[in-house]
Amino acid sequence: MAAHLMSNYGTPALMNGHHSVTCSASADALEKPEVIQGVANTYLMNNTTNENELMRTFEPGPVPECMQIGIRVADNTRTQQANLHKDAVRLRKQPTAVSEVGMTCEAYEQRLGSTHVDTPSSEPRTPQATRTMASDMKDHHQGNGKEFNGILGPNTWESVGSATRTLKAASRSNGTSARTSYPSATPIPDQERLLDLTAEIAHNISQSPGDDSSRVKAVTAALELATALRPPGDIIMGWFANMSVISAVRLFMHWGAFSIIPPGKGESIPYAELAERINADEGLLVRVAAMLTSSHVLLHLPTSPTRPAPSLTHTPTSLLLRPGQPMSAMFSLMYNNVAAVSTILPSYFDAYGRTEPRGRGHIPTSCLAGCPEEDFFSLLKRDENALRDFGLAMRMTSKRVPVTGVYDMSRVLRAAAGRETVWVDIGGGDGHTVKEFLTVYPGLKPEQCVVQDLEEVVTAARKQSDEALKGVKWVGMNFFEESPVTGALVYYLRHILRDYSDPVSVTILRNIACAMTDQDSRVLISEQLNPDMANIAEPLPLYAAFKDFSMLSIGGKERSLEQFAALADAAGLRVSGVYRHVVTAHAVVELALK
Ligand SMILES: C[S@@+](CC[C@H](N)C(=O)[O-])C[C@H]1O[C@@H](n2cnc3c(N)ncnc32)[C@H](O)[C@@H]1O
Repeated sequence: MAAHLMSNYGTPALMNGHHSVTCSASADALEKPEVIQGVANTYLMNNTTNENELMRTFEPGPVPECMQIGIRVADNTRTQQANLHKDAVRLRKQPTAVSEVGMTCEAYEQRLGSTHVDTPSSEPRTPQATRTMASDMKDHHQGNGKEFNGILGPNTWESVGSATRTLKAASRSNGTSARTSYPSATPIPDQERLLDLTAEIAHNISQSPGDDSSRVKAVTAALELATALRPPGDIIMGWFANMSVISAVRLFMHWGAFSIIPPGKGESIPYAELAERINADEGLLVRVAAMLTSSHVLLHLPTSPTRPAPSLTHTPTSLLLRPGQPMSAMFSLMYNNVAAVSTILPSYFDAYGRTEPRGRGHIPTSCLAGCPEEDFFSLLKRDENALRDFGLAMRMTSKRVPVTGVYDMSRVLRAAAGRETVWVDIGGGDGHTVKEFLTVYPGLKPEQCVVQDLEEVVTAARKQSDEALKGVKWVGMNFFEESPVTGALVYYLRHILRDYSDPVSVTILRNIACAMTDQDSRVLISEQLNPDMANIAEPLPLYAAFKDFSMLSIGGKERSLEQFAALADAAGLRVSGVYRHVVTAHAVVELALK
């Protein structure tokens, strides 16, 4: 099996885990479409990091033998290179299809009507044209944001196995069948809508240049306009362009080209010089760079009176792809876990059956790495650099998903007095979430808090000796085994269950349930809460769907309340409360002993 599925793409890794940005959960924190859409903001925030902190990019495996032969016989004459260069320059002058990477978080923000607090205004934003993911989901689970409202039941979902939800046949036709039609020819866009969108774009562009909200509105309308104007074939062609952009970015990262192009304003590098510095033929470099300039990742500068040779310069987008940038680390994670994994997904499901991964091992990522038995974190642990890169990428994503301000802590704080162990953060990493709880809620004492994680993670975290965490207990453990701390008031799981399949998640919850000694004790699952697919009329926004799909590679999934409730039930627990964030789709699902 391993040999069958193995492919050489380097150490896989996955995006996950975020924190920060708070906004009080109001009683009316709704699971509106906008709320789910807001989660998209989490991932593509353009944080930067210390430039000196070089990030290792994931190395591909050795060149397959057949390709090595190709390399030996290749005849890269200067003439060929010159022709390629000429072709590339000529092609660059022609209008090119704009890349259509479909991720505009900003559109979500706008729809949320939120003024985003975490993006520093100096941060560059990609100018890239993208496809809108905006769609209005109608989630019927608009509770009051606090109480679990008893929506579960045989009428709304079916249980398959311990915790799998399938759509009811009736629900499948809910909304989607009426909505979906497949045009056989170029659709004729609604003229009136197109003109409205055009006016909306013009209006928003005419607003003050510093007005982020208008900019986002203009982008949202422009995306809708572009989608409406494109014939279906063009949409598919756009995917091909995207694939090539991704390949070209990967090559430039691997060659170290993004860090060689000077980052200063007005600075550039001639193609010939860059080719020499990365030890590549200029003809090859020109072709790869053409993909990046066509998609506005880099900027091509032609020869001019002050510039003796055609050159390349950075854009705000390419600056984020330099080594050490969190977005660059995130690119590697996504490349390894979405792009690279996609090459084995068909054979993976042929080999294992067309079913969700069920275990910790035998997941697409571990099969790709040639170690099918391993789980994602054990693969990550093998490679210190990969582990560090994972942390770097997580730092970026952690800015937009709230830690505090979602769950109502008043009951915990009341019950905390006199209790030895109040807060156990399971898989708490370096303790950053405990730190935030301690800062925001002084009633919580460090001595009452425990951070649990894998032995090596705890050892590394202890070394950081963060003053704010003084007094906190650190416990190395394995959440697949009996919990080492019993009788705590709260067992906190932030971004843990999403990494695992239903049966594996049930094991984690069951181990916690065994450690809960009284009825006051609670499990808090702090994660994205998806709407129940059986009850929404529109598809998930593209970003939310993509997040869940990318978790498939490591055997994890994003879940709805119904799915969490099914997990809880299988573990001897029940949902006792749901606390939704007002801006994002993040929530805290509270569980108690049955
Ligand atoms: C996605 S991170 C979440 C970290 C943190 N809770 C947060 O929200 O930022 C998952 C965490 O689970 C830890 N972990 C993975 N497998 C574990 C295991 N078997 N036992 C304990 N911790 C584990 C990882 O080391 C990592 O810190």
